Amino acid sequence: MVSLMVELVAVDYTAADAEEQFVKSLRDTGFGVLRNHPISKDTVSNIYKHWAEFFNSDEKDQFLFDPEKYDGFFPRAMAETAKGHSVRDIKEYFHYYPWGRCPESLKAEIEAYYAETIKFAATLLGWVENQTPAEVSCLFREPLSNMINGSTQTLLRVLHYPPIEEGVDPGAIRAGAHEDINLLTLLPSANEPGLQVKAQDGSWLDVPCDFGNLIINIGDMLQEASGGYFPSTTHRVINPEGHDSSRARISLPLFLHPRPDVVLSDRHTAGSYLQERLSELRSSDKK
Ligand SMILES: O=C(O)CCC(=O)C(=O)O
Ligand SMILES: [Fe+2]
Repeated sequence: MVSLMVELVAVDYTAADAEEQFVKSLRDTGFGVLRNHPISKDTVSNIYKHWAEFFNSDEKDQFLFDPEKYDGFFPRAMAETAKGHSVRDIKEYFHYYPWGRCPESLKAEIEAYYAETIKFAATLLGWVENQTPAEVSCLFREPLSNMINGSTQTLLRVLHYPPIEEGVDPGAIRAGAHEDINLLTLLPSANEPGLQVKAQDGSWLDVPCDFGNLIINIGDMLQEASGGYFPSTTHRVINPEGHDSSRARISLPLFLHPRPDVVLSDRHTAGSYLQERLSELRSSDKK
């Protein structure tokens, strides 16, 4: 069967036409993959290593998430259930915000990564803005890169997918099919494969996962702000099989969130949109 989705190809960040190619990929697939970008591979691999140690220690239990502010450690038994799914994802994770809780020994490294990646994200938002046709960009109530200025909501999530154990619920998956709520997500390739994106014909496509790639995907807020021009695309993380099922997976999505007062559309500010989506997620969690 012919896939309707253009294949996902990594764009060289240093190429002369990188901006155009990258935004075209976002527009066509909801995803863009960059290579030769300025986010340091060594930093990412150190973060993976140090946080794998944290997830494999008991220290994590001292950082149980704050139920109001949602920073801190989310154990497996409390991990989210993707919208429309009935079984929890097989994962545990830590929500890092500069104002939130964080183990002292990991703080400097993650804080520096957070600041550096947000700065880079502003460049990418500028690219998106430059490549948006005037009839769509007139919908943006302020420049896209401005929307994240001074935001305290941007979330860095450190995800740990443990090895798949015998007897795991057959309906359970590392990350059930979902869309991200935010503006854009910046995700360095994980240490293991598994990320897939849904094509328009319903088939699942592997996202190129060479270590060092930076994967960027559109979230619902950019879809909302662009009147649907930029599609927020469904993605998931599948379970490894056979030998690989004994391998844990670590990933590090940065979810860019505008300031809550940013107007996304006639219907929504970023604040009202986030509250609506979080309350949906939290009420499905109480099932
Ligand atoms: O682990 C990954 O590669 C993706 C995670 C993801 O999609 C999410 O947490 O929203
Ligand atoms: Fe996601």
